[in-house]
Amino acid sequence: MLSVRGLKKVYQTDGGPIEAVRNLTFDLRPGELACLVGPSGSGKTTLLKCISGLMAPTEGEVLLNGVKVSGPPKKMAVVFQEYGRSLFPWMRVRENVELPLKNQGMPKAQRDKLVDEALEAVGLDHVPMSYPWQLSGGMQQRVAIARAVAYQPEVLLMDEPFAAVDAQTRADLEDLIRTVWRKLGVTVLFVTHDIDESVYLGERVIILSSSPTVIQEDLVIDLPDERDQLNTRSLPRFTELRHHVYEQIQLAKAGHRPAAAAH
Ligand SMILES: Nc1ncnc2c1ncn2[C@@H]1O[C@H](COP(=O)(O)OP(=O)(O)OP(=O)(O)O)[C@@H](O)[C@H]1O
Repeated sequence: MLSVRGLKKVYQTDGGPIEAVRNLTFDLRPGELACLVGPSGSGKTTLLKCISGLMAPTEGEVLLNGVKVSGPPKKMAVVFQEYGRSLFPWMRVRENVELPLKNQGMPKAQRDKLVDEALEAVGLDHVPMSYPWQLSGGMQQRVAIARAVAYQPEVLLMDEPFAAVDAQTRADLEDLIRTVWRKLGVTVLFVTHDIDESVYLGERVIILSSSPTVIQEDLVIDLPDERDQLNTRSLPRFTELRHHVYEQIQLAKAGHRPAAAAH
């Protein structure tokens, strides 16, 4: 479905070139939910920008269903951390969710149906006529998720989407993502700096090294598919996995690189 091949990104700056990402190769299966973690500055945002076609890689390529990404692909949606800046304050909740569908030229009856379903899926069907600024932070992020869901993407990229919400809301939103993911069968790449969140959410966690970035480890999360904030997080296996990811990130921070990528 999504294939990242030999991706390298060098930024040209006044102070000289900065090699942010050295060599990243991985594939996401259709319908997979993968989390991406790594130390601060390890190139997570750079990678997402290349995948979403907002920025061209220096070397390598991103393929979506075998087709090279060279601009924002139609079948992809992105949810960013800063929900406050991603919603239009002068548009009502419903209009915000509807906008990308309108831009596609979709007929009104079909738009209405998708918007209703998306708002219901995120538990916001009671506030369609509110403005974003009348809602709490967590609710605003739900609007951004509803907008992505209504768009019916094949791939959903999320860049630390819950970093700015409180812990309780965050837990609710994590469960919402798993529910929506299972219901829609969408392929999700979820960037987070929260180790517990990556293990709780993912079927797989891709751990990045520090910059210039390579893959430190690609880890299968062998927890039961039915996840629950209390029970899953209390499993001994959950603790083992979070320990493992934590250790790998500490190693990455200390400059350790996987043997195959040491050059
Ligand atoms: N526009 C740019 N120009 C020059 N260097 C950049 C630019 N954007 C990012 N970098 C550098 O590339 C590297 C990776 O940055 P990036 O923002 O992708 O990392 P990140 O993993 O998303 O970081 P964080 O977790 O702190 O958000 C860093 O060394 C950063 O300084």
